[in-house]
Amino acid sequence: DNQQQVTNSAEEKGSDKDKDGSVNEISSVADSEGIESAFGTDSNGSDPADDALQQESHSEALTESAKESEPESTIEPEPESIEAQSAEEVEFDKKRELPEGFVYVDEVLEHALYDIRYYGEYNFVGEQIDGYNAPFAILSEKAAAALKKVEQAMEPLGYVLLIYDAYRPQKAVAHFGRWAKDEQDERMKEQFYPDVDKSDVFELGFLARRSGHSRGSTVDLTLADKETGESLDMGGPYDFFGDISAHEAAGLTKEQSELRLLLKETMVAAGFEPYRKEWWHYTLKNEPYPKKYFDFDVE
Ligand SMILES: C[C@@H](N)C(=O)N[C@H](C)C(=O)O
Ligand SMILES: [Zn+2]
Repeated sequence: DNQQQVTNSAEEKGSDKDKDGSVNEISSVADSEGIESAFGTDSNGSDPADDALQQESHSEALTESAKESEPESTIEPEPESIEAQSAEEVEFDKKRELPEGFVYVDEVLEHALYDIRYYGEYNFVGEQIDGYNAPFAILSEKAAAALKKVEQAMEPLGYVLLIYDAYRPQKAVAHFGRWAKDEQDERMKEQFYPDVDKSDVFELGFLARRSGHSRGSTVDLTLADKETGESLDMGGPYDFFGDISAHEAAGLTKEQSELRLLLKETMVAAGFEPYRKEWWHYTLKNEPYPKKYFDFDVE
């Protein structure tokens, strides 16, 4: 299984098959999307806050100018049927022996809730995403241990962590890439990207062609009320591709800003780095696999 990992080294270019014969997704994506020329060959290798941050610098101007002409966005409320579940409520057997250094998050965190959006259909694509065969959150042991500190810090406040995504197989990233190219498919536009053209989501930094999530130490999360399990109001829904998702977005209430800040400061204190454009996205600074992009399935 470990052989399914996709590395970012020279060997990546030499063969498009791993030792067990599984297709090396990143090579195929790189070939078709021109990743190498767009992002280099992971030149520094230590991009702690992932590749979206790299994209951010060159897409900054675009975002800023887009702001002025954008119509006011009407953000669709999330459907009430979306309910986070505790690990005990998830009726799924874990089949996989994870690659060394990875853990199921529910085996480390005690009280977290899970709403693994890419396993279900309520996400910006509108269908189950490749590689998500079960609604589990998987992380590197190091990232999970850091997240436990966040859980512990939130407990006295009456909050629990609600996890939307953690480790993301490279084949899922490739699925996002295919979706972005399919101009006809705008199933979820109203809910997730009403004000942007889906073909721009990579350039705008809302999606990364080589996502930190595939390195296993990036997590998308929010806070929920410990008693009710309801997610707290962060002033914008998860995976909304628009300006309101930036940490310091204009128009947030005092409470929303404070909650974003609480999550950010607690995550940073535990060793994570925030991503300016998405209040929910955090990467462990000292991540254990800064150059590896894995492709084993979530199951
Ligand atoms: C799609 C969103 N949840 C996300 O994780 N975006 C970042 C930029 C990524 O794709 O790594
Ligand atoms: Zn993310």
